[in-house]
Amino acid sequence: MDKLIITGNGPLDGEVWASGAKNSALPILAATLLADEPVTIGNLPHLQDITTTLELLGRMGIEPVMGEKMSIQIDGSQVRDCHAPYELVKKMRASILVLGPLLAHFGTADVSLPGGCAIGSRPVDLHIRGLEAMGAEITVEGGYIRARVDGRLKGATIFFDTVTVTGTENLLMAATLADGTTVLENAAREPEVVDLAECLIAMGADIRGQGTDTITIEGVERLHGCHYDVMPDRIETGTFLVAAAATGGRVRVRKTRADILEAVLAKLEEAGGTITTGEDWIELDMGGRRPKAVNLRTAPYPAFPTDMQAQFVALNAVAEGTGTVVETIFENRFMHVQELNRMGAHIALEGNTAVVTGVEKLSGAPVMATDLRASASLVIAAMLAQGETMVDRIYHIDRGYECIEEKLQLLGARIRRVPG
Ligand SMILES: CC(=O)N[C@H]1[C@@H](OP(=O)(O)OP(=O)(O)OC[C@H]2O[C@@H](n3ccc(=O)[nH]c3=O)[C@H](O)[C@@H]2O)O[C@H](CO)[C@@H](O)[C@@H]1O
Ligand SMILES: C=C(OP(=O)(O)O)C(=O)O
Repeated sequence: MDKLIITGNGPLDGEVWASGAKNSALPILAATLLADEPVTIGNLPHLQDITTTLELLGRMGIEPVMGEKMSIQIDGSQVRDCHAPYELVKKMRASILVLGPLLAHFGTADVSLPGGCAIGSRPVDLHIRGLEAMGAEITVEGGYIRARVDGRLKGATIFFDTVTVTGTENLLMAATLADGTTVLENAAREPEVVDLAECLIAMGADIRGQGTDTITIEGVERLHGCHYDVMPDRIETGTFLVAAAATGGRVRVRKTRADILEAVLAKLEEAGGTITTGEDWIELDMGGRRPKAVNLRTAPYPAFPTDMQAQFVALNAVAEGTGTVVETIFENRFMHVQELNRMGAHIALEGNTAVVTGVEKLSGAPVMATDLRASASLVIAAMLAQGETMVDRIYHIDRGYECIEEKLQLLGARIRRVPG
């Protein structure tokens, strides 16, 4: 198992670029299953989750064709087996995203039920209930969701009890090939849902209201091929900016978008960062200052994203003052806290709230990554710490951060990967 060895090296300084968004690329790759012609997806990030998705599509009979500049052509008409096996779903929960497209296009899908994971129980009941409302017959047996529909799915009005990102995406994809109109109420407004909808529209889908909490889809006969470039990763962008703020540095992130990071940028300004933005870049300059602690509460977009919570806990850990961080999306997303405390942080956990009292310095220690963003918070903490930190189980970070050590080295971090 690879490890990262990091030695605190003062403020980060320099330029880096944002890769394509993992959480947009994954549903868009699943969406290619809806078309009966090849679809080319560009700006794909080089990540373990993308490799897992391509393996999953390969098991279904698809032979992806690699193109230039991280693009891949996928021909949904090659599907021979509508099956997502446990050994791949357990590696990547987002495999559930093939359920809606397979059912809508081929009338059948057997997808392993994802279990819980380190950050929470993460059920998929709303995905299943939505597809049932559209006429699917679904049973859960032997750990698999077995879904069938006679003919086409039927348009329906679906109200989500809870805002769910992949739930919205699964039903949005399924509805594109359904008979009639589907209305998704209390839908997720995340930019990645919008990116998926734009890709589906480029494939010939009829969708309105993406980016609002009511999405209306008129089913069409078929979807065709297209070329679509995945949007930049707002969470990767935010992670570099937090690393700059926490180390007192100055970092410009290129090939990104400021308009989808408003809640995060507001908190970084509150922490004392000077933010400037251009058409496709964001710069944070901390001017060597220590950050000020910030209070925050995670909630669905456009509020503060849960995927940035762990990184801000690391920032608060070395900030001036005390910051309160409330996690409202996942019931167990504070696994980084114990590891940060092992590095000398003062963080008290009370239910879904972390009270973080900033300290002047953290100290390097061996720590263990438990999930994707927890890993990012440990890497940030390690860059602030005195001495050496070894971060173990970094396969979590490789799920979501492309070339993490190369990109941080560009900013002056002392970080290296040790094969295990
Ligand atoms: C691949 C991807 O895009 N992952 C993102 C997606 O995960 P994901 O789509 O899995 O997260 P959801 O938005 O579905 O989860 C939100 C909440 O709804 C609950 N829920 C969800 C579905 C359901 O059927 N029943 C139910 O109770 C979940 O347990 C959780 O408490 O959105 C999360 C919230 O922004 C992000 O942290 C993840 O990075
Ligand atoms: C929780 C995340 O991803 P996933 O839903 O793929 O586990 C994340 O990207 O922070």
